[in-house]
Amino acid sequence: MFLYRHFVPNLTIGAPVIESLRKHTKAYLDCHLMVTNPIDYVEPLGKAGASGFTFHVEVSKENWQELIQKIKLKGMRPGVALKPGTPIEEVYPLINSENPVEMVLVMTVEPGFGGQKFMPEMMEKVRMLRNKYPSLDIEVDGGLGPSTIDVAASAGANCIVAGSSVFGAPEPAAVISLMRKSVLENQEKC
Ligand SMILES: O=C(CO)[C@@H](O)[C@H](O)COP(=O)(O)O
Repeated sequence: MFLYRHFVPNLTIGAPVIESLRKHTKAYLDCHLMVTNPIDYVEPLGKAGASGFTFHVEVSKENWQELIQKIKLKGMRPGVALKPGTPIEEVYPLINSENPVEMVLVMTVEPGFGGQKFMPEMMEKVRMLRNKYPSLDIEVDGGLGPSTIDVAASAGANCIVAGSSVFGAPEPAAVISLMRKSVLENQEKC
């Protein structure tokens, strides 16, 4: 997870942290850039060893084709995120493109802070995406945990970002297992 302060008021993880993590893990490092100038971060994050690079559709209306191309050239998987107020139709051109994004992140809270309440009304966006693109990776972020995972997974989400519910749990691994099980069970039903 990678946040910056151009789009939201806080600053957390940057390329040096990704570089340090990469020395210790082969795990998928999924970077969500809440920034107004994502293109400036493609080079440093690619070099640092990021796996996924997700930018916001709201700030990339003009240069998304160039951005996707650069992300792929640096060996990362491109993804696009959208805020709760942004219509799902805005990401369709980026999926239908000859050089498409490989993941869509539907924000289920206003971006910026952990610990917010899950917005179930965002599931309509997830359902619309899943119906239109059966094999697309669809990520959800915000308020995900044992009480909301089934709603998200049954709508079609298969990549789950969870902060408070995992880090605040007495047994984080059990919460991760429960959420993974829900995603897998719902995928089997499709
Ligand atoms: O940072 C954000 C939103 O920008 C959070 O949504 C976290 O990415 C997840 O935190 P929880 O909602 O799971 O506490």
